[in-house]
Amino acid sequence: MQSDANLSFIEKVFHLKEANTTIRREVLAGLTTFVSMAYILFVNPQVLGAAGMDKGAVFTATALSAILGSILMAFLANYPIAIAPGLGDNAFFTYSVVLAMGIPWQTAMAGVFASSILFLLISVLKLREIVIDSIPRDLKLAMAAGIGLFIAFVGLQGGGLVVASKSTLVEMGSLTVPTTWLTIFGLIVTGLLMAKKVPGSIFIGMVLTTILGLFTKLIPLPKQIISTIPSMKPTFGVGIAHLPDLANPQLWAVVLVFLLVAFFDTAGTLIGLAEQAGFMKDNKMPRIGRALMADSISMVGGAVMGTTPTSAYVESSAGIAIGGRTGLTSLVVSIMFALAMFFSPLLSVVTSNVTAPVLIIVGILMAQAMKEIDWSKFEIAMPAFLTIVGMPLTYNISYGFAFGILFYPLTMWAAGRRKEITPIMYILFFIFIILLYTINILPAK
Ligand SMILES: Nc1nc2[nH]cnc2c(=O)[nH]1
Repeated sequence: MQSDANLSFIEKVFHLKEANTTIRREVLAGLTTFVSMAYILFVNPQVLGAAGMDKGAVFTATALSAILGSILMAFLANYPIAIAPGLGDNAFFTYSVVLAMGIPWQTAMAGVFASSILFLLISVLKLREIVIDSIPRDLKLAMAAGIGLFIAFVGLQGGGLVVASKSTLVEMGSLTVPTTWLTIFGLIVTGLLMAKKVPGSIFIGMVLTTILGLFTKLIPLPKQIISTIPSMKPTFGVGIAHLPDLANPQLWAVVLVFLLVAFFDTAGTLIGLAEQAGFMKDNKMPRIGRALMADSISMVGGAVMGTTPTSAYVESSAGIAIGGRTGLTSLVVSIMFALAMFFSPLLSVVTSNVTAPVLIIVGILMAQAMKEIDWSKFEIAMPAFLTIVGMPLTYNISYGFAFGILFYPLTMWAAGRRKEITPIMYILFFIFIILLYTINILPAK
């Protein structure tokens, strides 16, 4: 009786029959997506820790924002798409905003909070279609691919494979450094698992690399495995408390870039996953507003708790590939994140050599967007190329955006395709000139 009632409740909420799926398949898909993305629990504290944030607090904020986002995605939009803090955003936060621009993490978090409110407004006010359609598809693809290269570059450095050089800026790291071999091991193992399409490859690769590190004593043993959930006190509400810092115009540029990354990453990923799952109708994604709302609400929650913007995760494609079609998949992901919150002591064993292969491989997944860019037209190829290489080579996602947005109207104009340039692209052209001034010229004065 009881289980029948549960069944009809699940059917009523998630419409499994209509989606031609079963509870068993959805649970399996949820577990697959979870193991594909569970690394973020350890990678996010590692990256944001480099910006000076408390790793334990970031761990909890990461889990809670993933739980919130994935539950909202399940119940608001009924999609098998999981949400968690994105690697693109956290890398931009730490390496570009905090370390390169010298902005304290507390102030940068105020920027994340402000952009999350703007994202929420765009989603609620139905401006989203106008915004999504305003940026040309080739540039959106280039943005995703550039973020992929940027993340991979961060991973190559963190893992010791690429180091600084006085004469050539970068060079290959020394193979005599023992910890670099952990990165190489992780990269080979994870790469082989990915190529064999093993579900949860990234997670398994991370576990095997950590075990090798523990055996070889390159990674110290953890004191315990399970513990109570770390407090969020060091990060909770800090972004809100620092909102007055936003008076600094340099931060407006940061807010805009967070907004662009968060919005276009999620919108692009949602559409890509919807195409994979066969959800698209007349080239549009049904309920995209609800899906964006799920992400923007969890982004607001994450910014309050102490983590960088959440994003619809590309790794959801693993669960979709094995048949996940409804929000039940996302609900399973959030339940798994809730259980994982008790494993925070493992934070100490997941070192930068363990996370480096993850960054490189997620970079590869994101760089796949490049294949759909129309390289045959120079007026497209130039802004797209500059967007892609601009991000890793300037070590800053916003410069990549700027190069693409500044060159696109110029080359399209010269190619006689000015009718295709949307008014918003002209507005962004001027905004990005101001942005370059505020993040590059102004600080140097
Ligand atoms: N779409 C997307 N998926 C991710 N998976 C891990 N990080 C990211 C990210 O930044 N964006």
